[in-house]
Amino acid sequence: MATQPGVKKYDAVIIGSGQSGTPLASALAQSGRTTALIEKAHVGGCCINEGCTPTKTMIASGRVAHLAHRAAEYGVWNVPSQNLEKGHKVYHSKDEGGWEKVNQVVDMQKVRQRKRDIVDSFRSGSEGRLDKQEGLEVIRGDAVFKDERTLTVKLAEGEEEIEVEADNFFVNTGERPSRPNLPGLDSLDPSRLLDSTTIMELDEVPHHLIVLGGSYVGLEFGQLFRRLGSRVTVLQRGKQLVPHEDAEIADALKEIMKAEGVRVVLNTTVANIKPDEGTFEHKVIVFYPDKHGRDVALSGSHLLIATGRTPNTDTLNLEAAGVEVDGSGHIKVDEKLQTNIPHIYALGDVHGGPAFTHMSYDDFRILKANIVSASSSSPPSTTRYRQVPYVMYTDPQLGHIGLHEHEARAKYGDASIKTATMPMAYVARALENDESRGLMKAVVHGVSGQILGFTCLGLEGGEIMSIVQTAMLGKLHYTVLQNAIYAHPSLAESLNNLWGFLQ
Ligand SMILES: Cc1cc2nc3c(=O)[nH]c(=O)nc-3n(C[C@H](O)[C@H](O)[C@H](O)COP(=O)(O)OP(=O)(O)OC[C@H]3O[C@@H](n4cnc5c(N)ncnc54)[C@H](O)[C@@H]3O)c2cc1C
Ligand SMILES: NC(=O)c1ccc[n+]([C@@H]2O[C@H](COP(=O)([O-])OP(=O)(O)OC[C@H]3O[C@@H](n4cnc5c(N)ncnc54)[C@H](O)[C@@H]3O)[C@@H](O)[C@H]2O)c1
Repeated sequence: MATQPGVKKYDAVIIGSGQSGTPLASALAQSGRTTALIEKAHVGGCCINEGCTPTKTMIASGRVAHLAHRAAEYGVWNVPSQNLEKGHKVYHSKDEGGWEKVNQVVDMQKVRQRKRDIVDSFRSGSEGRLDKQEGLEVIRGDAVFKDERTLTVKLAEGEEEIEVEADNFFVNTGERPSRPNLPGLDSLDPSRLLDSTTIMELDEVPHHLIVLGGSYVGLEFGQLFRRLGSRVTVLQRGKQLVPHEDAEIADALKEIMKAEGVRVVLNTTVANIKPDEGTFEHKVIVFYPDKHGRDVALSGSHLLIATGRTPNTDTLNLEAAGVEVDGSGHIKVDEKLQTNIPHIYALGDVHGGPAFTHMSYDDFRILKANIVSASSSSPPSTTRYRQVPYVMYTDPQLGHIGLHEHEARAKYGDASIKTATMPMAYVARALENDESRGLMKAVVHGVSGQILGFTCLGLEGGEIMSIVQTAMLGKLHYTVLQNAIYAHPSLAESLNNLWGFLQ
């Protein structure tokens, strides 16, 4: 039923249907509070619609393309490549023995449709659950604070505006791709200037994708489109890819990218961007000085901006509510996610810090514990000491938990820190799969034996990281993993051997 004009009053209002706001809305409604969830675009927010779900779906297509390319190495496929440009063209046929002969297949429209179907199914599942929730109204519209107790919502359908009042507000409005202030960016043909959302709607494989930014978005998409057949150049501002990682991990990742044909240029400061009036394929020229200070003009067909994300706070009129933001526009919160206005909370990416779905979901856990299931006998739930695992879904994955080596050294001093690194080429299961690129690295407190941090750039690196994360949750001494019995030949059994390299 369409929302009617007028003033509406609720116990709780959630702005933004992100990874914490959506389950929180249901939990608040289930607790008997009259609740509204206001969403201006799609239910489920970034993760389902433009983030994790669509990217990982498309990355699965890239992995199949990659393995199909490598099929002959496993003695499985016959890939006649004459007259076909590697990575681009397609045909299927049956040979006389009934076996299918396959040349590399990339049908971008099919890749995109598969992505759209999965997003649709996740989104409609989420919408269906919300619709069934008693006591919860989903309002489709764009919310702006009028004062600290009132929102104005411009409804998505029609020209109507309504006012919404509530005892508590929960801001879960997330972030959007940021756009660096680079001369010439606005002069590009909009269809050639991509961000993490628009790149997933392409209906053809870019001829030459130039990627600005060498972290999560840049590398997940850079590798994906290389595997789908694009020429790819990643221009990274800093001295290494993934700036927050230890240098040997970043270096290994760079070598993996290069081995797949992704060109990586570090220490790049883009000076200027221009449309290329040349051939059909080349529509973008990026100018930057090389390491000798000479001007380089790089021509590509598309430019992907992957230089970070900006919080969706600038259109909320937070000043009217008196809510404070930091210098980057993120809402300031305390460890219970309360803003400086006590009845207004902020959840997920919008308050800054590690921007991951699971961290946003953990914000839901905190607020549910403190507001919905609050008990005077248990201490409040907070963001303090919580673990921050993450996985970058390059292939191989980069999974990480805890402190990086430089962080551990800064916190505990050099004398207390031991590290162990082991190449994935020492892992039997990875060798059996012929996917032994990368390495794992642990950081340990030398006196207590506690595991402080762990990174795995390797086959199923995210899953291996999660095993170590669980050990860290239980505060296990590293020798417990060293002496554990893991099934052979699993990737997990590499955790018997890693600690032998501690020094
Ligand atoms: C390409 C990409 C891939 C990613 N992959 C991963 C991954 O693999 N793993 C991972 O953990 N994280 C990943 N992330 C990050 C993850 O998507 C985000 O951290 C997560 O979605 C944050 O959720 P959130 O709860 O902060 O809000 P969001 O999911 O960002 O939702 C915010 C919602 O608020 C709505 N909104 C904004 N302003 C208003 C307003 N004024 N009125 C009404 N509604 C409003 C928006 O429309 C949106 O629906 C990825 C991100 C991107 C961009
Ligand atoms: N697998 C995942 O969990 C996943 C995947 C995608 C995105 N995300 C989330 O989305 C966020 C945004 O990702 P992102 O990769 O866009 O941002 P990011 O902030 O993680 O990285 C931006 C990169 O761009 C570089 N950069 C910035 N300005 C530049 C410039 N002018 N020229 C060249 N390089 C420049 C930075 O040095 C950095 O390496 C991530 O931080 C992450 O929280 C997560």
